[in-house]
Amino acid sequence: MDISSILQGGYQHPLSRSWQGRRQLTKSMFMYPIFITDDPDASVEIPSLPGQRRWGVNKLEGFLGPLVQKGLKSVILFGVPLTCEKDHRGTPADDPNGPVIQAISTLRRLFPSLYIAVDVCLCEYTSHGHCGVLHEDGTINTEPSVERLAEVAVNYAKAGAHCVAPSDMMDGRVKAIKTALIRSGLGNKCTLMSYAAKFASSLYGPFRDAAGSAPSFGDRKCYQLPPSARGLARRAIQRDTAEGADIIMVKPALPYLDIIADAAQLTPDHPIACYQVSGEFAMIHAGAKAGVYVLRTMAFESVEGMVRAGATLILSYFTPDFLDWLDEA
Ligand SMILES: NCc1[nH]cc(CCC(=O)O)c1CC(=O)O
Ligand SMILES: [Zn+2]
Ligand SMILES: [Zn+2]
Repeated sequence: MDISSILQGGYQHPLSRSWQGRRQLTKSMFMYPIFITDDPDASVEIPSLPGQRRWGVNKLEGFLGPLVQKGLKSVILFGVPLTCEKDHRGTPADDPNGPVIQAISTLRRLFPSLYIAVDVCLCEYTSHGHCGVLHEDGTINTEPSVERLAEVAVNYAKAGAHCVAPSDMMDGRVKAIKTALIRSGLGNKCTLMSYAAKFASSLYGPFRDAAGSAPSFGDRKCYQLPPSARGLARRAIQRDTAEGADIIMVKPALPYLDIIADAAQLTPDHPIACYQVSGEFAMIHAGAKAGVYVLRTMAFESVEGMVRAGATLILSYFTPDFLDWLDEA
């Protein structure tokens, strides 16, 4: 089966069907990022992300049950391995006993209606903390990187992920992942959401704290986009669509509303996601604390801007708040 033949991966689930065309703010537009660690009983505060924690698999029921009751429709999982042995190829990423694979099957069992997306990247699992496999000189080795990422994505899909979301920014990984999903018979069962336009941003700091994924040397500027590079972002959006992405994402969100609008114009027939990243969330909290604005009002203004620019799906740490706020609104 050819990449251009596959449409069903993008609407295999009632929720992914709802993302195929809708504009006003609803609960189903929010996807909640969650950090899963390998101590099954963990519930540990993340100081730089107000209200967010690292969770162990045994705590997921108590943590998410009340949110699902309030209308939580989807989550995106990030693994935070603290005790395992990291290596050059990120072996723990798809360890069947590791936190992510365990969380996928636990959540599928506990919450049959919850849509489970999983971040696909190697930085949380490599000894060097970069998002791909490296050459001896520390530069990215693209071929083995995309091979490994595709293998990890297929293992998440096999474990029951409704959606895999590569955030690594290696060239060619969307095509490699889509092809591998098709070969495994999962092409029409799993959505591929590409972090297509992901910029090298200062706004990832709290996340790197939370996930322990800061690179041990250098930075990510050779694979994440330069903040001023609108042209590269447009090319990446078009490339990833051609390579088989079902959903296009822009990240961060607020400083890149023009890119969201570009995505909506370039690929009007795809759902457009944006990620209100850890630094955006922390910044809105800090501003509210300093008396610059009221938290809730600013949070609404930020996501309304994203929807106005063309986003149909928002990844946000404010998701639990919006489940309350949208009831009150
Ligand atoms: N591939 C790693 C990854 N996946 C999601 C985020 C950021 C999310 C956030 O800041 O909330 C990052 C950070 C990075 O690229 O260093
Ligand atoms: Zn990464
Ligand atoms: Zn990632």
